[in-house]
Parts: sequence; C-alpha cells; structure tokens
Amino acid sequence: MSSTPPPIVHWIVRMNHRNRTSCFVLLFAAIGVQLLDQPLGPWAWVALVLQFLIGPQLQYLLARRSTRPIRAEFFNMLVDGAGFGLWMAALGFPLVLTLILSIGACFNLTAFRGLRGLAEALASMAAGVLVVVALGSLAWRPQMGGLATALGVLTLHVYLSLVALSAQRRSVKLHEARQQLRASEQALQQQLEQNRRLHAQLEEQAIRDPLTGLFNRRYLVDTMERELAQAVRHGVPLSLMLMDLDHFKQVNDDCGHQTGDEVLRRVAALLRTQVRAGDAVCRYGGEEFLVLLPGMSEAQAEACAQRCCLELAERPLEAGGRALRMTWSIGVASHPAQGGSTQALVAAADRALYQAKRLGRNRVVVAGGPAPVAMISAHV
Ligand SMILES: Nc1nc2c(ncn2[C@@H]2O[C@H](COP(=O)(O)OP(=O)(O)OP(=O)(O)O)[C@@H](O)[C@H]2O)c(=O)[nH]1
Repeated sequence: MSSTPPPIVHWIVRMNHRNRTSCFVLLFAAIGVQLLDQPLGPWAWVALVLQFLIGPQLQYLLARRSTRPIRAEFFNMLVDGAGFGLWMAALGFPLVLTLILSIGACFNLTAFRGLRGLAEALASMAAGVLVVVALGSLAWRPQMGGLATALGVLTLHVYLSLVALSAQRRSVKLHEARQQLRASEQALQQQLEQNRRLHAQLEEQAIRDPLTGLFNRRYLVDTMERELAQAVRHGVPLSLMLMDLDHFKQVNDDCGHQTGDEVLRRVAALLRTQVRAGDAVCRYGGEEFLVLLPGMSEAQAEACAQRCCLELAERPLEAGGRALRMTWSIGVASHPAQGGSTQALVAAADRALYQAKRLGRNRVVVAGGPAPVAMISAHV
C-alpha cells in the first residue's frame, strides 16, 4: 500500500507557529497576572485563553491548509496585531506589556512586508485599541507588578531569541544553497568549456587530413571558392599547384605501406616549408597535394613549384630506416589566365600535371605555358 507523503508546510508558517506557541504561553501568563488586578470580568479570561492558548493552533491549521499559505499567515499576523492592540488598551497600556506586544506585532509584519508591513501592524493595533475606545472602557494604568513585568521581559527575550535563531538557520541554509549553486555553476562552466574544446577539435578534425595534418579536400573546396571570389573582386591573381608524387606505388611495394605513410608525412612537412603561411596546403588525394597560392601570379607560382621540385628531388627523405629519394610532377594553373571558376582552374592544373607525367615526371608544367624543362632525375 502506498502512503502519500505529508504536504510540505511553508517555512514561514512553521516558524510563526513555533514562535507563537511558545511566546503566547508566556504572554498568557504575563497578561493573566496583570489581569488579576483588573476589573475586566470573566469574558476577559475567555478571550485570553482563546487568543493565546487556542489561537496559535487554529492559525496554524488555517495557514497550513490554505492554498496560499503566505497570504493566510499575513492575515494571522494582522489578527495578532488587532488582538495585541485590544489587550494593551483593555489593560490600560501597562508599560512593559505594551512595549512587548507592540514590538511583537510590528517586528513580525515589518520583517514580512517591509515598511508596508509596519504600517499594517500599526493599523491593526489601532483597530484593536479603537474597539476598546468604542466600548467606552479606555483607561490609563501603566504600572505593572513585579511578576507580570518579569514574565513580560522573559517573553520578549524568548521571542527575540527565537527570531534570531530562525534568521541564523535561514542564513546558514541560504549560504549552503549559494555554495551548491556556485559548485553547479562551476561544473556547468567546465562542461561548457569541455564542449567548446570538443567542438573546436571536431571542427578542426573535419577539415584536416589525419595522416599528414594538412587541410583536406573538403576544406579546399570552400576555401578555393572564397579565395577566387576575393581575387575576382580585387582584381588580383590566384594560382594553384597540383602535385603528384612520382612512382609512389613503388615505395609501397618495395618498403611497405607504413613507410609509404611516413613518406607522405615527410613530403607534407617539406611542402609546408616551401610555401607562405597563408597558403592553403591540402592533401588532395592519395599521393596528390594541392597548394592554393592567393595573390600569386602564374610566373611566381611556377617559380614556387620549381623550388618545390628541386627541394624534394635533392633532399632524401628519412622513412622506414631508409633515405628515399622522391620526386613529384606539378601542374600549375592561375586565375585569370585559366578562367574564373574553381573547376576550370583545377581542371587546367590537372591537365598540366598529366602533361608533366607524360613528359617524364619530376617537372613543372604551367597550364597553357611553354614546353616544360625536365628536372633532376630521381629514383627510389
Ligand atoms: N602508403 C600509402 N599509400 C597510399 C595512400 N594513398 C594512396 N596510396 C598509394 O599510392 C599509390 C598511387 O599509385 P599510382 O596511382 O599508380 O601512382 P604512382 O605509383 O605514384 O605513379 P605515377 O603517379 O604515375 O608516377 C597506390 O599504390 C596507392 O595505394 C596512403 O595514404 N598511404
């Protein structure tokens, strides 16, 4: 059988119930002692029991059952204030009791609703006093006996201590909640930072070739469109080199695939040293590379390609424990000579590369340029 959990009572309702229950018993005693010397009759005793002994439990029930407990508790405080005003006036404003009752009414409502609460507390007390005035029994008897004074002072002491304790507990809870919030916020920030880093890593991975670390074809497509549009807009040249390693299959066949990979990595590293930092160096295919040279004329691109050819042919690559001599064939194409579209540029560079291969490899062919000159012959 499942039991439903008891409803959670608002902390203000709980606090006021606790404060009322304990302080009202003491107030009952203090007012009762004062009442012994007053000619108020038996109805006063009935009212005293009703307000200070039964009242707190009824007020608690009302606030606990209410769908709007704060509002109900506000009403309870107004009732307290009116009752206090009535007792003050009925007893002839005995000094210590008047002080305690007015502090009790004003302190609670002010803490609850600020200046507005203070005004409401004063108004509720005044309403209580007016009832006594209307009954025509207003008197002035400020003196109090020793016992009533002592009980009154004790009531005030207990009330203020209870309020201070509640405030202290509340501030500890608030402090803990704030710390928890701060910890959760920190964890969230860390998670966000981690996500940001992961996102950046993924973005980087999406545009990089994992073997060589060069940009991949996908990146090239986007970049080339952008660079060509800029070149067209500003009327500046744009060149590209399409390079393909010569007889690379032989490296794989003779030295193994891993050595082939190592060669590709070393060629990529070498290529990076031969071009400017802003040039986009991409792995275009298996053993094919493409370098985008923004702002470079056809002649400058050809010179760059010749330098790359020489560098690779003259510098043996350390791979698989061997020094391998590699060469590549390079096709160069430029905007505006070879057209205003990326497809036209790549196709022209591809044709030039094919021609370089056909003419014996290890050489540069400029698309639409004069017959190429052979470079130093290379071998594995
Ligand atoms: N090790 C390694 N080999 C690759 C990779 N990608 C492509 N290859 C190899 O590169 C070789 C390319 O061979 P081919 O297209 O015949 O060209 P080639 O041997 O360089 O001859 P030419 O281009 O005509 O000079 C093939 O054997 C591919 O398997 C790679 O990532 N790693």
